[in-house]
Amino acid sequence: MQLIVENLKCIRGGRRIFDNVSFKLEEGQSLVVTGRNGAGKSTLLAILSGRLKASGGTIHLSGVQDRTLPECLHLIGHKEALKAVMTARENLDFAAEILGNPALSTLEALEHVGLVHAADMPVAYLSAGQKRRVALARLLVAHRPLWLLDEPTSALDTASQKILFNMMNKHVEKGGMIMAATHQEMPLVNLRELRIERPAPQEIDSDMMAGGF
Ligand SMILES: Nc1ncnc2c1ncn2[C@@H]1O[C@H](COP(=O)(O)OP(=O)(O)OP(=O)(O)O)[C@@H](O)[C@H]1O
Repeated sequence: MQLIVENLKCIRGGRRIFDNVSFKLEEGQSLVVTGRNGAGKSTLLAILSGRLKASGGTIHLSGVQDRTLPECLHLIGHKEALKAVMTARENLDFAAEILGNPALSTLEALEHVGLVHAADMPVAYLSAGQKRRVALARLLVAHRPLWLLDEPTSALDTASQKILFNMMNKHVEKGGMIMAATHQEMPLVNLRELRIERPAPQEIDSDMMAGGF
């Protein structure tokens, strides 16, 4: 599998967020997406996941037969996308069912993130870091080659961060691909950086003028 992104552009709410974002990602590689607050890191991941539309540029995926990009990826965003009234186990069972391509069982995945003891607790009763760990366990219940992770370490303590970095490195070593938007250093193998810069102010101004502001 290979992902080639060229000259990707995004306009949101009439404002140009980024322009000319290009990169290539291959099996066994990880890319850390950096940039200032508001630069568009989450927006880029949302576009790749199919949740937002790009305003220009191309996204080309090869080596996946007839699968689409959204079918090849996991997105763990800022919001955990967990149902608060359901238990950790029920949330993961539900994810496993809709994602297909089964990997670890729900309990094995929870064991990986150190949460077996909380398997049958409603997610509403878990701490922020525990909720994040349940969300990250989703990565393990279904095989998907590309992991898109938005601030994956947020709310995690040092021990949980270590578990996450191990999971990420194992995925990459097995030929998986990772894009992680973060403000933090990440000890990952085969890591490259994609820095997103906001367009210069005069470019933003001319875009806004063109949009009728
Ligand atoms: N729903 C929305 N409608 C319009 N503009 C939005 C929306 N959500 C975000 N934006 C704008 O898109 C820009 C990029 O936001 P994004 O969340 O992608 O940045 P980021 O680089 O991930 O920031 P951070 O480091 O703070 O997480 C911001 O200027 C933000 O105001």
